Amino acid sequence: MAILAAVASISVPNFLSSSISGHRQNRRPMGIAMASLGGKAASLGLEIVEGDGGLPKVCLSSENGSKTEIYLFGGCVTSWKVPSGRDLLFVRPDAVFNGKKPVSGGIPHCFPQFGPGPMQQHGFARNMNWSVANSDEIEGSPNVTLELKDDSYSHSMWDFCFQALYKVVLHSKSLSTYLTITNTDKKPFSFSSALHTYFHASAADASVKGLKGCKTLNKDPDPSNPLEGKEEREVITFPGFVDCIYLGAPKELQLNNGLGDIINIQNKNWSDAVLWNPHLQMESCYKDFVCVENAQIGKVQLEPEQSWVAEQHLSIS
Ligand SMILES: O=P(O)(O)OC[C@H]1O[C@@H](O)[C@H](O)[C@@H](O)[C@@H]1O
Repeated sequence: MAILAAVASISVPNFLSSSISGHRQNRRPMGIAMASLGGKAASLGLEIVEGDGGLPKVCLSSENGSKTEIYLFGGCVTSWKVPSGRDLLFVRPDAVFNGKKPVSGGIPHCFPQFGPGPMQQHGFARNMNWSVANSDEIEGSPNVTLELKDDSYSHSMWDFCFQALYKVVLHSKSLSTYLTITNTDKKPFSFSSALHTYFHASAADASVKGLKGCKTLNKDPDPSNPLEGKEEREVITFPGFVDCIYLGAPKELQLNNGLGDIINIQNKNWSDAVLWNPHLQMESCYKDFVCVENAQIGKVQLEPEQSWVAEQHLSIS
């Protein structure tokens, strides 16, 4: 009840009230519950507040000063601030927060299709409302688990029952995500997916290491007819339009964002990677970000009750 009372004060949309009431027991009471206790606000690890466009967002804060924000709409992480206060993620200036269009920036989900394909580009998970399934805090590192389930909207594009759980864990110098897709249907299904991470960068000075030797599907110059090739470079830069899939990517990449940060991008079970910078197609902002995406381009097939789990760990030293 304390949770609902605190949340109600920010005029939460109906869907959030129901998602909060479904919030399971925390190991340690955090965030909203503590907010209702008044003076303890400084020790909050998790809050749910009204974000842009009135959309609810989960804010996690670690004891060391790192912070992250996750919109329930799209289950989209839009901010990851390290203790210095710098935000290592980027939200495009043309991003809209209207609960209809996907948020353009941060870490949008591509599911159940990376695309292109029969449904809308990057699938529907990034423009559906996720709910809060659980939250916890372990040794000063808060986490939240969001959940997405099929509904009539998803069935109109992809006629399967599924559950997606997305756990986001904030440490002082790292941000980890765990995505679990479960087939809750009576028939098998297959999907592709990605975490379409937008990193704040000086694109002209940014570079990525770790992809040498990978097989590539290069969408430059023709996105509808990707060219097969092999990456020969140790250090990949962004001198112009870049849109390339790397098949069989390694478990660790390094992004130099050109702004003074080296970001390690580790993963488990994301088989592929994608680099993207739209260059002059997005004249107002292409200089300020690069996308380095952990992806699953080849389709994963799940039988009923089977799950697939993939992890992404972003860290600075
Ligand atoms: O949907 P968004 O955020 O504008 O991103 C689109 C881009 O996403 C990238 O992942 C694809 O490789 C590009 O081909 C595509 O243009």
